[in-house]
Amino acid sequence: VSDLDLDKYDADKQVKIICLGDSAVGKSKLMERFLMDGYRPQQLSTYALTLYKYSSTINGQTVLVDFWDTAGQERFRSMHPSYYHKAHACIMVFDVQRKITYKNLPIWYKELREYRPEIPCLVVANKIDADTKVTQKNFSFAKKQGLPFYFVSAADGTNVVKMFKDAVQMALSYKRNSNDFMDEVMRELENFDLDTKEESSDKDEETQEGKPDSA
Ligand SMILES: Nc1nc2c(ncn2[C@@H]2O[C@H](COP(=O)(O)OP(=O)(O)OP(=O)(O)O)[C@@H](O)[C@H]2O)c(=O)[nH]1
Ligand SMILES: [Mg+2]
Repeated sequence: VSDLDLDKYDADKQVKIICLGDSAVGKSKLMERFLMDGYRPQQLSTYALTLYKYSSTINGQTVLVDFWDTAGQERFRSMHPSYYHKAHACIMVFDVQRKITYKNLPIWYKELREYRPEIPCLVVANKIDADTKVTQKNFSFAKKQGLPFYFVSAADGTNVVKMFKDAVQMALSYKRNSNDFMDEVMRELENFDLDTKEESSDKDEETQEGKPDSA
């Protein structure tokens, strides 16, 4: 087993981060900007999901991140539960040029909280390169919900690295402090309990069956 494989099984240092939001807000372009430091303006809408593996060294420790670049199109709705499953942080993106994508944030946020009530969520206003005055506008959703907020541009790279690095940090600290791991242990114990009960009831049956013979 290679070192990298070993790291993979160190539960503390692997996190899943999902990128959500309406179609064409720039989720894929942001991922490409961060991971490849590139930007191609043409649009190819994400089909279902694109998974990116990213690793980084923080304080001498390797951190492995699964980035889930999800599909914003309505027709992939049924996939949403799998996006949320076991995610450690969420990057929620809207497009400053299309107000409807901002208005839809509460819908995304509500759904996120149904599946993941506690994970950190970053609210991201993308495409600020298209309108320099937009950063003076008041997008109060994040503030109201008490969520961190970023103005970014996938096209020129403004704030993209900072936002993703913060997301990784938040995911890691969530994982360290959350009760997810204990929840899993408790579930295992509950199952174990059931198994032993079944076994003992089996034994009861055996002894009952045995009684007529011995009588
Ligand atoms: N001006 C500008 N355009 C952007 C920026 N980011 C993305 N775009 C444009 O927005 C369009 C959609 O970007 P995508 O990254 O494909 O959008 P998406 O959110 O992944 O969409 P789905 O995969 O359908 O959910 C592309 O044509 C990009 O050129 C940006 O920072 N500035
Ligand atoms: Mg996409």
